[in-house]
Formats: sequence, structure tokens, C-alpha cells
Amino acid sequence: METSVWTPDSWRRLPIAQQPDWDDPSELDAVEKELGSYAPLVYPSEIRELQSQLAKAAKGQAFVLQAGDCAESFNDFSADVVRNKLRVILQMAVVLTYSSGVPVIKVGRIAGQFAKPRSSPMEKINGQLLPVFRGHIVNDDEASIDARRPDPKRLLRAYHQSSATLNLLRSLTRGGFSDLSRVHTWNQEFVASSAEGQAYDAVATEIERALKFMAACGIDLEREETLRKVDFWTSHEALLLGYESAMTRYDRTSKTYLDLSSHTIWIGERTRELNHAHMEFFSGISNPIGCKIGPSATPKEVIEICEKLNPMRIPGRLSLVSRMGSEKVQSVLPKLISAVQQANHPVIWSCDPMHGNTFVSENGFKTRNLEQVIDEVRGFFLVHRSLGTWPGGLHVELTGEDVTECLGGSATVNEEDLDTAYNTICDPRLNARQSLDLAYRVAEMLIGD
Ligand SMILES: O=C[C@H](O)[C@H](O)COP(=O)(O)O
Ligand SMILES: C=C(OP(=O)(O)O)C(=O)O
Ligand SMILES: [Mn+2]
Repeated sequence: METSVWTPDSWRRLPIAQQPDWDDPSELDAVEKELGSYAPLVYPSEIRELQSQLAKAAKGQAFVLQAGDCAESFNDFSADVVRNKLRVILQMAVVLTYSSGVPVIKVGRIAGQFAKPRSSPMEKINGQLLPVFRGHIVNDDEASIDARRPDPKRLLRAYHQSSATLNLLRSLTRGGFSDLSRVHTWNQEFVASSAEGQAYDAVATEIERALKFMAACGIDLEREETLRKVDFWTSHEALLLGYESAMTRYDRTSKTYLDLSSHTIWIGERTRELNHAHMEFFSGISNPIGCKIGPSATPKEVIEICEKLNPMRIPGRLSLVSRMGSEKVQSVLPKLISAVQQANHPVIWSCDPMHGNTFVSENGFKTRNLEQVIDEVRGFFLVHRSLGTWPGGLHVELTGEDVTECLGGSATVNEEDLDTAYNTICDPRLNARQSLDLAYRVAEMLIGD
């Protein structure tokens, strides 16, 4: 069998799915060269720290919460949007940790989540056939031929927005805002008035009481770094491999290549073909990585993915993100988990209950129902419980804003409410209330484990 040497560019000789039709490849080439000279967005030591935390999740000692936009937007970018997203993820993590006592590793779909794989290369809007929107790193979501033209310069803008987002995240998570003594302030007004918001407030009050107790016992909380700071990691789907290989650098400490665009990246359901470009690229970088697994996956295929992406069987290196749909999860997942278990691959099994439960409402909105989302997570937990394996994580699309994109929740969003604040540029996201609701339900499942 042909074996060729891996390089950050060896994927270029292989077939590749879901790529834009760039007008001028030389323009793309120039942009990728420029990116290659830019500073990394994250540091090797951070990636190594995340890898060691994820190793604990692979062993059943931690839970991964990965959450954020389906697609980050160039237009809807502000400190408030970033802060509110961080807020809701921290709230969910507090609920999960406080109820279950299990450490929660917090990973944002943020600071680089710009490229979108799509079901079809074209779409019809108001009778006009247009190239599909592929994320702001490629083209614009506006419905015109011109806006949909892929523009390589967008890669540079994505880099700069990721850098600004990371800068904000780093300052928000290094004390002040993310200090556990400010746990109450993460409850935004529109959340605080809801049932979940009130339940959260009660948890926050108990945490504050515990902190006061510790202070009264003489523990200097000001000096307890772990209470004042939060480890918050970034992730995105690495779809545009030209961008990713430009951000990949040799790390002299570990003597390996690292993709320094993000702490961890994943391969989407539509690009996980074994001998194709994405698998090749991912096999050679040593970041922790994920791979989405949909209902068509066979046990053989999943084992081949594990062999290709984690031949050394490093715990925490590979997360398999199951996205089966609530109706299929209990029939499809068990044989995949059993095969992975028998082959002794130490993967983290995570549940994406969003992408298998998307449908178009009667009034024309791409949406998801919170109850169906919860149902898939429940199925995922049931399967793991029956096999004695660890349900290691949750992967969701959400926003900190008060949007109406998904149905259900305690402040019920009905079909006729969808157009009130349907702001997503790609898939429907849970709003902050629905996210908190989900966190409570998942916490119950974790406790029952
Ligand atoms: O986020 C995931 C995909 O990009 C999205 O679900 C595809 O959506 P589509 O079926 O509308 O192309
Ligand atoms: C494209 C996505 O998911 P999947 O590859 O599972 O469809 C996504 O996570 O936005
Ligand atoms: Mn999506």
C-alpha cells in the first residue's frame, strides 16, 4: 500500500468535499501565504493543557460542554455578543458541575467557527437560484449573486475577528467577570425572570453561601486562582484546509505539528470520508480533535476513523460526536460504542442533539424542538448507561441572545413566534433560557448516572 509522508499540505493531493468554487486560485494562494506569516491564535502549552483535561473526560472523570453559534457572523460581532455567549456557557457549566459534582471542560464553538458545509451547492431564494451561503469566511449571506461570490480576503477577516474574539475571551476569563463570586451576574435579565433563571439564582445563592463559609474558615479566596479564573477553550469545524494548514506550525517542545487556529477542531459529518483530504490533515496534527458521526456510520467505518486519527490510542485525543437524531440514537449508537470499546479506543463520546433534529416548520423556518433535542440526549445517556460507558460530553448550538429560532422551552416558542427574532445565519440556536433549561435536564441525567 502506498504510504506517503504527512505534511501540513499533504491533504492537497486527495479528494476534498464541501469546498467553495474560488474564482481565482492564485488569489486564494496569496491569502494563505499571508496567513502563514501571521501570529498563532493559540499557544501550544494551552493545547497541551486542554489535551490533559480531555484525557480525564475519556476516563469518565470529566464532562465536556462544547457550545456556541452554528456560524459566527462578521456582521453580528460585538463585545456584548461574545460576553453573553460566554455567560450562558458558564451558567450551563455551573448547573452541570454543581448538580453532578463532575468537572466540566468548557469549549466554545467560537473564535473561528465561520465555515459551513451545506446540503446543496445552490439554493433558491425568492425564485432566484444562488450559490449557497458557506459561512462568512467564504461569502456573504445576503441573497444576491455578487454577495455569494467566494472571496479569499474573507479568510483574513476571519483570522482578525477570531483574534479579537480570543482577546475578549482571554480578558473575560482571567478574573473579574468570570470570578465565581460573581456567579449571580451571569444571569441576564431576560433569563432571570424565567423558571430556569430562578432555579439558577437559587444555585448561585448556595454557591455564594459556600464561598462565604470558606472565607469565614480563613481560606483566602482572593488567592484561589481556580475560583477567580476559568479555563475556556476554543473550537471550530476545520473545513477550509488552506486556512488550517496556514495556521499549522511545528512545535519544538512536542516535536509535532499543531494547528494554532484554535485549541481543538473537528471534522464535520460531510467531510469524514476515510481517504479524503480532511482525514489526512487531521491525522497529522496533534491537537485534540473531534469527528462528527451521523446515523449512516457503520462500526467498521468508526473503527477505521479511530485507527486513522488516534493510532496511538491517546486518551482525550479523539472525541466522537454522535449526531443521530432523537429517533435513531438508541438503535444506531450501541453497536458503534461496542465496536469502539472492543477495539480498545479511548474516545470521548459526546452528544450533538442538534444536527439530527433539524426540520423546516410549516411557516418555512429551519428549526429544532427543544423536547426532541432533550430526547436525543436522554437516548444517548440511556445507551451509555446500558453499556457501562461514559457519556462524556454535550455539543450544542446556542447564543446568549433572546432569539426565537428553536421551538419549545418554558417560555414556549411556538411556530408563529419564530419570526420574532430569527437571527441566525445558518442553523437555529437555543436561546439563553432554552440552553439553561437543557443544562438542568442534562444535569439530572448526569446525576442518575
Ligand atoms: O451547521 C451545519 C450545516 O452547515 C447545516 O446544518 C447544513 O444546513 P443545510 O442543510 O441548510 O445546508
Ligand atoms: C455542520 C455541523 O454539523 P454536522 O457536520 O454534524 O452536520 C455543525 O456542527 O455545524
Ligand atoms: Mn450547525
